Amino acid sequence: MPLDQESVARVLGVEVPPLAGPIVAVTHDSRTVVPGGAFVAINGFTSRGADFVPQALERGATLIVAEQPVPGVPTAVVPSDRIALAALATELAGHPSDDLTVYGVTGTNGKTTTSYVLHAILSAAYGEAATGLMTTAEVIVGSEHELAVRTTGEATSVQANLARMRDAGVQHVVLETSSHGIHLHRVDGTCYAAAIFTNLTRDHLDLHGTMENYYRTKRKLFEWTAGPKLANADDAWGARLAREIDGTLTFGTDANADYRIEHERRDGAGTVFDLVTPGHGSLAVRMPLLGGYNVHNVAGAAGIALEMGMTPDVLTRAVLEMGQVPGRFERVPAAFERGFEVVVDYAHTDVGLRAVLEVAREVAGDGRVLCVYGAAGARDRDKRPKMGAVASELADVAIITTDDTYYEDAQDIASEVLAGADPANTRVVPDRREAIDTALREARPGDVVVVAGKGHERVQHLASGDVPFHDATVVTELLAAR
Ligand SMILES: CC(=O)N[C@H]1[C@@H](OP(=O)(O)OP(=O)(O)OC[C@H]2O[C@@H](n3ccc(=O)[nH]c3=O)[C@H](O)[C@@H]2O)O[C@H](CO)[C@@H](O)[C@@H]1O[C@H](C)C(=O)N[C@@H](C)C(=O)N[C@H](CCC(=O)O)C(=O)O
Ligand SMILES: Nc1ncnc2c1ncn2[C@@H]1O[C@H](COP(=O)(O)OP(=O)(O)OP(=O)(O)O)[C@@H](O)[C@H]1O
Repeated sequence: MPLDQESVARVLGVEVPPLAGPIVAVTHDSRTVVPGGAFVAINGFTSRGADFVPQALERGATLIVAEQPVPGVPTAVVPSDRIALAALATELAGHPSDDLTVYGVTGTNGKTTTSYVLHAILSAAYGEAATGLMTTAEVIVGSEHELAVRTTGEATSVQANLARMRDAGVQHVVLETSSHGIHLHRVDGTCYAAAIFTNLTRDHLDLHGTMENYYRTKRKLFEWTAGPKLANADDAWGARLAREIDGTLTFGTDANADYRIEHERRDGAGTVFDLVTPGHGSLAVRMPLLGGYNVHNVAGAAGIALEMGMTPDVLTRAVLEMGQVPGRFERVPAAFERGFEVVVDYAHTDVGLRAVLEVAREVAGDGRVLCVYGAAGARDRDKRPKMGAVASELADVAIITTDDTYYEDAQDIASEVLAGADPANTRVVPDRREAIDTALREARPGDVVVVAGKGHERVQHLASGDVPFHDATVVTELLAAR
């Protein structure tokens, strides 16, 4: 809904220069300004949005919003550029979350998987057409799937997607909510009906500085959510969250958890466990996903679904019938006829890598685990040697390769990973396709090959530029070529 000067001033809470006409759109990126749109010049980590004001004006911006006046240009001066961006985006979209039931999922690991499980339960309860999902892997609106750009997009894309869902008749939305999303005000203006906290482990300290800050950022989601809230009791930060935020229930194996996981066991190609609930007795849950951590992901989603009024029958059926989560312990079918498993997984921290390799070990039984992995450039260097150590500890054959390097040198990153690894079972094969091929050639029946780090992603960000790369497709191509 276009905004006149008075509405813009009300939304921003500051004086607004005269406008040539109503504001029809808002963006933080000068390259996407449309005629009659507002440009919010953000003071970024690497560049200053103010430098792009000339381009924004050239493209037809009729309002400039910034934290400092832009010389020579009438500017709405706001206390926070990112808060202003979210406020305008929410108003222009017509506050879509007011008409939706939004489920927030946060935590360091397990957000995407938990979101997919919850989306499957919501689809079973209310129908596919009435459900939506925004995650790292995909945005789903009813039956339409598209690849996602970010875990939690900018406020403009969060609000636009919510509005698109509302307009398409969606009523229930799962919104994966990253700490970046919270810290950088990408989800301001979003009204959450329920929330899940999976866990908190070391990550993103380049943004948050300390674990305490990281935790407090995630806690905001629970502070905002009036409805049911569920935290992982087996995680010290989750237990603290439950103590600190009134009305928060817990899930986990902990004896005091409100939704208690019991008798977890492997069953054929999947996992079975009992979920002891406060209101529905003990439910036998059977799921196609493998791994103890996925039991937690399913328990969190199931608990919140029950709290939100869904029935045990619907949820147990939905979990039983759910498909693979893209890039999360995703089994590549092309490997089945060779007698070994190839698993593509998004694990890109030492904690994630440990989790996936422990499951791989269990699946391999007497077979071996071969792991192809690497660390991303331009972020959290401390985790590199830790990833090396984990891979050497849990894999029989570890192959360090290139992940997204961004501006860094691939060899330098590999050396830092190798510094924590055991050279006896580790080698470096910088080219990612060649590294995967090496593992596939060495795999024998009964083995499990884990290709970790990029999961669902379809692009490799290298210093020389972006190149298309999708691990599952590459595995399939390499196997077909043999
Ligand atoms: C570290 C981080 O989050 N960075 C975000 C930050 O970038 P920045 O401050 O460096 O932006 P900048 O490059 O300095 O540019 C400043 C401003 O100038 C604008 N600009 C720039 C160029 C131009 O030609 N015209 C123009 O207007 C930019 O749009 C921006 O608004 O602000 C930008 C605009 O809001 C974001 O796009 C950008 O996300 C980058 C792309 C990113 O990679 N973020 C990742 C780390 C992230 O958010 N990840 C989390 C998931 C984490 C997880 O759970 O694993 C996520 O939710 O996806
Ligand atoms: N509950 C969990 N606890 C620990 N590790 C997990 C858990 N769930 C998943 N993992 C591991 O972390 C990886 C990422 O899982 P998932 O994508 O579900 O988490 P995420 O929080 O969405 O991560 P990201 O924000 O980086 O996408 C998985 O591939 C697995 O290796």
